[in-house]
Amino acid sequence: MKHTDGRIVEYFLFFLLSKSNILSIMQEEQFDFIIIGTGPAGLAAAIMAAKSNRRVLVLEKEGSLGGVCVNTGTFPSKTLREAVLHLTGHLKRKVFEDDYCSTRDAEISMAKLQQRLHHVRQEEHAIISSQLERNRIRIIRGHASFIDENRIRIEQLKGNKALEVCGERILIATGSQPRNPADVPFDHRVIVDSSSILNIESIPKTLIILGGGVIGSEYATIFAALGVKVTLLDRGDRLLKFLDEEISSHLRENFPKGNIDYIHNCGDFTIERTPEGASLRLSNGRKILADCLFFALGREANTKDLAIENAGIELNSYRYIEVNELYQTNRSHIYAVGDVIGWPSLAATSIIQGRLATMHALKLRADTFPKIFPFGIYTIPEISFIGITEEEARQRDYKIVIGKCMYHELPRGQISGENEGMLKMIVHRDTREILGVHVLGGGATEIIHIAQMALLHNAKIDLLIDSIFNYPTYSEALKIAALSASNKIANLAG
Ligand SMILES: Cc1cc2nc3c(=O)[nH]c(=O)nc-3n(C[C@H](O)[C@H](O)[C@H](O)COP(=O)(O)OP(=O)(O)OC[C@H]3O[C@@H](n4cnc5c(N)ncnc54)[C@H](O)[C@@H]3O)c2cc1C
Ligand SMILES: NC(=O)c1ccc[n+]([C@@H]2O[C@H](COP(=O)([O-])OP(=O)(O)OC[C@H]3O[C@@H](n4cnc5c(N)ncnc54)[C@H](O)[C@@H]3O)[C@@H](O)[C@H]2O)c1
Repeated sequence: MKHTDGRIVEYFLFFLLSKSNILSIMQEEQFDFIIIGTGPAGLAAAIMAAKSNRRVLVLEKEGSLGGVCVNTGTFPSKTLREAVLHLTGHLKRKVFEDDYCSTRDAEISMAKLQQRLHHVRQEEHAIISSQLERNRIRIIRGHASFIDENRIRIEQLKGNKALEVCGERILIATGSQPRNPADVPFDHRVIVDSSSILNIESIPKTLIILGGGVIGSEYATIFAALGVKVTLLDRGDRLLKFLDEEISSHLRENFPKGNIDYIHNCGDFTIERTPEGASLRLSNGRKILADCLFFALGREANTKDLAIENAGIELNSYRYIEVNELYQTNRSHIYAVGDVIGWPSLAATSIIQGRLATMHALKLRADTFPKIFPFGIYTIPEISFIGITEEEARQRDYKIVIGKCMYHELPRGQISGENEGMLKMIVHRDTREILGVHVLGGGATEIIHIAQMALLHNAKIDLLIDSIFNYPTYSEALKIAALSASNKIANLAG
């Protein structure tokens, strides 16, 4: 009797299992292109793919669309910067001395700044949703992981049942997150990273920032403009070491309100949470105390929870996805773009990578990443550059002259009260070709695009000298620097 009962149960289980298998196979949907992630890389890819009338599916694990760019990185940090400049009148102090600031500083609170962040994020979320809708792009909210090299499992949000989907081509655009080493006592209130800094309850009086990379430097200047005493530490020997050296030291000399104590070659450190805030002990015995500590030492790729091994995709030693110049992984139908593949890890470059990978995947075009592109660093003052630095040119033994324009000599700089800026142009002495342009100051991240067009077309300084620029503008700094380079070439010729 027992034996017969067991067989009945077995048959029943078999029936159930095979039925659920049939169901899941029937439910598994087929797509031409599946995109994982809705950061700038994933969104650019999705729109591109939808325009070519393919069956596109986008997967996103977070409740909010837009990735780090919209939610915790680019948008919030740049919104915070603009709000702080607006509320403190930091740049206007050169026009009205300190009057403007002293009356306004008292009104600023973290809550007020967070309100602005919330508003800008919400507006961007609405724009993204409407773009996806207009382009009839299907989106499923849930955590994606690979079952094999074509099938993806989606753990849906809000307890909805898991789904399986199948893609002929797949794009991984899962981005990155702040590195949180286990020996740092993060509580995300006092000891924070680039995401949790946005949620702190009040503006600290003192702030330690560990890491003089782009994130550390941008936030150091934003908080310094707010009147916070910032200690910025880096293990390197100079701030933002990829910058032209003169621009980097010009930034240091113009730190807002002299509120940043920059410590280079900081060596090893230990971090502790104290009853009053945070403490940082350096290996030379120095102890620094502050209300808040911001750990800004790099990011890591979001590759951990993708079950990437099921698709057989290779990672490099830093756990970023390895791709070729067409953004194909070692599985040629699976592409990866944006922060998940590492340098340069910018919203700007992620967008174009998303488009390029999609065009190749959908057999539209096979273009590669542009040879030159600008960097924009939103410190106060802002910085931007394209092409080679003076140091690089000298290392390569190029015959160069340096053309310069100081903002205090520039009509627009004088009128705007923004006179700490400079533009520096690296020019080949014999060919008069522009090899690099480096700008610190008002409009830097905008005017660099004129230089970009010039470099893309191997232009000589004469293009800038002979063109008429609006007057007074920051862009005119390009023309003045070109004239200064031309004068130096003439002097050398004798
Ligand atoms: C503080 C800060 C400031 C910055 N400022 C600038 C700037 O001024 N200019 C600039 O060009 N760049 C800036 N960046 C860099 C820029 O934000 C990133 O390079 C860009 O967001 C990367 O885009 P992405 O699409 O690769 O990834 P992300 O924007 O990180 O988006 C990835 C998306 O994938 C989703 N995802 C991850 N895993 C899964 C999964 N398993 N299933 C489903 N979905 C998943 C995530 O939820 C996320 O929505 C800044 C970054 C930071 C942190
Ligand atoms: N404006 C922009 O385009 C912008 C703004 C913010 C972030 N981003 C992107 O985000 C990425 C991450 O930025 P990030 O600032 O976190 O990283 P990063 O790699 O740029 O900087 C990390 C810094 O920490 C320092 N460092 C590393 N280990 C250290 C240690 N043990 N002790 C002391 N210092 C140490 C490094 O010397 C470096 O200067 C950047 O690569 C950038 O692409 C871009």
